[in-house]
Amino acid sequence: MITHGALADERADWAWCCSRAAQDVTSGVADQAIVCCWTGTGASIAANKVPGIRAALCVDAATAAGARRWNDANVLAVSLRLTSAPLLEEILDAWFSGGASADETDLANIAYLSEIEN
Ligand SMILES: O=C(CO)[C@H](O)[C@H](O)COP(=O)(O)O
Repeated sequence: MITHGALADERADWAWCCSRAAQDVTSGVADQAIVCCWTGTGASIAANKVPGIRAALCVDAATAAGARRWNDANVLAVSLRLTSAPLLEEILDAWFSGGASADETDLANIAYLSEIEN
């Protein structure tokens, strides 16, 4: 596990630490990243600024499962304000047990994101 921000010797503001975690994913040193801030908004925006990142702000397990399945999300964004410890456990279980859909339409959506990003 690679840590950033307050858990590492680097700038802890959300724009810096969340984009750095996302860069770990696109550089290949991490498979996925989990980012957070008080609302979760800045964390997801910062991660999504990194090309190749599909960050999903997940407030419950169903959203996390959908993010993995339909969005092939590679960054989980969490709101510290909204997420209790038991809820986080549910979200993480759904996130780590999920996987991307092989459905043609779902794949086309993901491919289109790459297309419009460049
Ligand atoms: O939710 C956030 C950004 O989307 C931040 O957590 C919020 O701006 C507060 O920042 P800080 O914790 O550095 O005072």
